[in-house]
Amino acid sequence: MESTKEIKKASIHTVPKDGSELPLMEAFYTIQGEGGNTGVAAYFIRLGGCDVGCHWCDVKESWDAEEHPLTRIEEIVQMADQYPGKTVVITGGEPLLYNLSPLTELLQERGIRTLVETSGAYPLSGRWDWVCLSPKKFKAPDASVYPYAHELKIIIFNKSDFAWAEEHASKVGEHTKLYLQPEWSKASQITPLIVEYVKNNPKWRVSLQTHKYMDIP
Ligand SMILES: C[S@@+](CC[C@H](N)C(=O)[O-])C[C@H]1O[C@@H](n2cnc3c(N)ncnc32)[C@H](O)[C@@H]1O
Ligand SMILES: Nc1nc2[nH]cc(C(=O)O)c2c(=O)[nH]1
Ligand code: SF4
Ligand SMILES: [Mg+2]
Repeated sequence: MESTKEIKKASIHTVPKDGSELPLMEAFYTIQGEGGNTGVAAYFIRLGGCDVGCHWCDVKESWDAEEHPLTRIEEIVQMADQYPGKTVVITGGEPLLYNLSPLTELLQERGIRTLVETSGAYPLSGRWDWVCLSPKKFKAPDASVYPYAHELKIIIFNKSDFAWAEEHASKVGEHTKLYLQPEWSKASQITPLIVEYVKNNPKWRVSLQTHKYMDIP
């Protein structure tokens, strides 16, 4: 990708508030591996910058926005539109650090579906076909985000996280799909606990990081 080779440093403080340029860590066409859209072909747009600080985060390289070049949204949309999937997943880092309205409007104008992966730590911007809210203990979601969640995806790291998951389930709408996903490094111990929990509490579904099992990005 030409743009990421530019030596143009971004910082959270210099990312334009109008959403015309965003710090882009990487973009790749793959299969959505997790949650309610598992199995769907999608172009992933990974934005740099996150201050939530999950100790088990699987993309810590994304955290420092300054390491990722500011990229014009027209360029991002043009790259996404080259693929037949016509679905993008905007992730990070924490995408809601930025004004995502212009990017998502441009994508939808081109007939591309917009999905977001977020901790909800900041209020929602953008036009979304699907919002995956994955709350974190390290920085709680902004209360305004819960009503927009099509999907609540809780990462289970230890047994106490089931009760914590129920607290968040009580805050989303009745149509929000509920998922429990094992933290990757503990998946072999935690997955059997999730299986038993879902059998006993069937409003929940199991979500696995299937891309990691398939060894794809
Ligand atoms: C890397 S995060 C980026 C988006 C946003 N910051 C968030 O946390 O939702 C993308 C998804 O991966 C999940 N995730 C991150 N690290 C994980 C891990 N070690 N095991 C399982 N899921 C993980 C997050 O909960 C989130 O649903
Ligand atoms: N295939 C694939 N599916 C994903 N779903 C959420 C991801 C993310 O890092 O946000 C992710 C990812 O990194 N790869
Ligand atoms: S909020 Fe998301 S990107 Fe940020 S540290 Fe947690 S899992 Fe990683
Ligand atoms: Mg990932």
